[in-house]
Amino acid sequence: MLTSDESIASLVRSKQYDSVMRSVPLATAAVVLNSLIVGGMLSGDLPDLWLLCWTVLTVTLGLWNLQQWSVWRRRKRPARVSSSRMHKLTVVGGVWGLLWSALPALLLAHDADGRHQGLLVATITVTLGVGSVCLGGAPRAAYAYVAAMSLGALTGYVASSGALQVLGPLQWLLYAGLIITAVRAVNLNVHARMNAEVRADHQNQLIGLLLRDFEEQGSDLLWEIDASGRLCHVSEQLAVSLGSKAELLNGRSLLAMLGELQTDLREADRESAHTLHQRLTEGQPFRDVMLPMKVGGQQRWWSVTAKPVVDERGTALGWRGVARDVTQARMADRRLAWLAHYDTLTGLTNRAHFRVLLEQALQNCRRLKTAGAVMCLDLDNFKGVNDTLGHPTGDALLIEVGRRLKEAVGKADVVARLGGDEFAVLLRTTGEEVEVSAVAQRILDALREPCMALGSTVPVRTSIGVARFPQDGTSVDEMMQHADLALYDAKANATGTMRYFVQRMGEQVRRRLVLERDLRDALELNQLSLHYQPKVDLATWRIIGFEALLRWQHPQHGNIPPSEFITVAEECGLILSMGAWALQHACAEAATWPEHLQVAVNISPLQVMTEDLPATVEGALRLSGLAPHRLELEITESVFINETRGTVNRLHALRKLGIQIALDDFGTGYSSLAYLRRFPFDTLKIDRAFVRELLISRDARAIVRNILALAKSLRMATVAEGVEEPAQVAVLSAEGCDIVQGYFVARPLPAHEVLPFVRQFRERSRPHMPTGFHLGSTEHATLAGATTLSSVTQPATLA
Ligand SMILES: Nc1nc2c(ncn2[C@@H]2O[C@@H]3COP(=O)(O)O[C@H]4[C@@H](O)[C@H](n5cnc6c(=O)[nH]c(N)nc65)O[C@@H]4COP(=O)(O)O[C@H]3[C@H]2O)c(=O)[nH]1
Repeated sequence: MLTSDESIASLVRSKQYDSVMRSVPLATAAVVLNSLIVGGMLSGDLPDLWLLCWTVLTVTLGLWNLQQWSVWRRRKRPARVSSSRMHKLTVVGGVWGLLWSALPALLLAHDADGRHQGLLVATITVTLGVGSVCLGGAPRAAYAYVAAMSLGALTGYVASSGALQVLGPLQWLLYAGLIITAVRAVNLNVHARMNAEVRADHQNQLIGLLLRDFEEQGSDLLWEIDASGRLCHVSEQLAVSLGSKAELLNGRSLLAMLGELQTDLREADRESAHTLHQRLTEGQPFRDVMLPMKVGGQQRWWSVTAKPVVDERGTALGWRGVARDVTQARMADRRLAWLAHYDTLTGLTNRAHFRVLLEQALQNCRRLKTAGAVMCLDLDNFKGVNDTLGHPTGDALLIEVGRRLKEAVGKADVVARLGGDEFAVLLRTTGEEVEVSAVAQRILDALREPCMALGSTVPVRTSIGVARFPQDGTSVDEMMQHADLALYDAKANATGTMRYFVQRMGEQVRRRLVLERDLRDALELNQLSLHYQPKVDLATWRIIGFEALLRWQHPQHGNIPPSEFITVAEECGLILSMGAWALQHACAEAATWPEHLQVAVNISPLQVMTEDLPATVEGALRLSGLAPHRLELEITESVFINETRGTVNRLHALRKLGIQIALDDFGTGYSSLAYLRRFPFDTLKIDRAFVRELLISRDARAIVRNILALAKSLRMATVAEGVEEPAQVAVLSAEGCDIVQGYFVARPLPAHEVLPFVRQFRERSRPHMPTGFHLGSTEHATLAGATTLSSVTQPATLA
């Protein structure tokens, strides 16, 4: 690569050398001819030998020059010419000058009669001019030539006589001076131009190398089209990037080629080719025009920048530009934009984008008087699924739910995942109750079937809260809040239902939110306690144990019933710590009771789903020292709704510890009989709803009878809950129930009243059981001689 001034000088010398060599054939021919003419004319006036030698020398030098010329022509021109070669040229110039200077030097002194003066002066003057012109490209050679010739001419003029002796040198000096000045001036010019050319060449090479290097190293590609839009100077890099070869691309129309690369693109993407066409037509420089194309079946994105190339008169010569493959950056941008709008797990609209869409829908509603609705829903059992089956299954469930939701709504509607297990639907085309309800029903139907998530069959339970616009709200926050309130309401009533927002919901939900907040502190602030309700054996009328029931004494709201706060605790996951607390306290309390008394503790389905339940129970027993057979765990049928192999295994593990397991609220749930077969419960608790109806409904009595028979055949003990009247005791006893529990015996007692109650109870005799009980035709119970305790206070006083 050319880098130094010396390199540039050598290129300049090369151009000088070339300019001299180009004139060699003509100049040699002229000189040889000249020397032959002069030789012929002077023959006889000069010694023959001298003349012969001069002519031979001149012709030989001419021939040698020709030979040098032919070598120069045949050889590939040397890019660089050394200064020694230029010296050689100077010497040759000097030798030519000396040869020609010999003529005047010798002849003018000997030409006494002046016969040849005219010819001689004309010849040497012309030869001076011609030689200088031929050597002019290499000024030093020209100077050497002029100097050598001047030596001979001046010597000759001085040795001559007459006017020539004075005027000859003057004339010669004038000519020589003129020639030197002209050669110098021309040469300075030429030299400057050559220098500029060489430097420009040098720079072009350098730029070329840099650009090639730039193309090879970086991601930028250089491209060029001519005035007719055809690609020229296509680099390998550019060709490879276009999936072709440079020789195939050179001369092809850029736009036609892009058209081919864009045929497989979407209409919107193809528009950019049109933009490029427009920019090229406008003739204005442009920057970063985005150009999609498909190369080798892969979507690529190029950012194209270019400016027109014009000549000095402003005529368009074409375009030159840079293209950069920005596919990666574009993909990353798209991904970022996607992430900003969609949920990565389900691919549904995310919360932020949902709010934007809702805002647009509300604006349309105001402008175009349209209507719509927002639905909020979440999965009741999602936390349990995550805790028991693991997060991957939870994720698979969310994906499946998202898919079903999309299927259930219309094309114009938006389904979003707001986070966790919260979903929302935006109906943009209707707010009509009939249509909204139909969509909600389709959603509930779609989610009714259990989902297959990573091999597990997971039942889905959801409720829907709906707020409609314009009537239920005008802002995004208001709409979302109202749909949420409706959802709370739906969940509080029954799972699998939908509720429309109505104004009263606000107050209820606010209370619920306050409860949730305060419940988090309740344990630490010692606001929770356990009350104990006795269970009595019907055969012996002895207390066999107590059921532990949670109580919450709220500082502002007073006594809050478990029916209200247990659901809240389950929803926010607090039930796990509260349940563990209840277990430890109940065990510790029961350990202070007489040995024959059991304690029953309610266990939430969420607790049963957690793997560490057996460890928690074992810990409570160990800490309290309570014998395992004195502990009974009451679980409800809902445990089996999300049943997994783990659930049943856990129950078996608990039984292995020696603990009793009771099935609570039997008869109120789903397919109760199936559950009984799945796990061998020790005790079956008949829900108080049946006991309440016992005296007034034949059906209830028939159900109770069947439950008791079933339990007997499965060798389970039976407990009837909510027994309030002696007549109920009589019937239950007659039907073969083992144990009763209810206000008839006692309301749940604070811990410190348990032992006094037990002592007092022992002293009491079995109550008088009414006889002759039968159901009247109106199904209202009549009980001959029965003491009906309709408003029982504790403890029940029996005659
Ligand atoms: N009308 C009427 N009611 C009677 C009668 N006898 C007892 N009861 C009430 O019936 C409920 C029996 O408890 P449950 O069915 O396990 O139902 C319980 C249980 O499901 C849940 N619960 C209470 N404590 C706990 C606990 O520590 N853990 C869990 N997970 N749940 C609990 O809260 C529910 C309600 O508890 P409580 O309000 O204490 O209500 C208790 C009790 O006070 C009666 O003769 N008539």
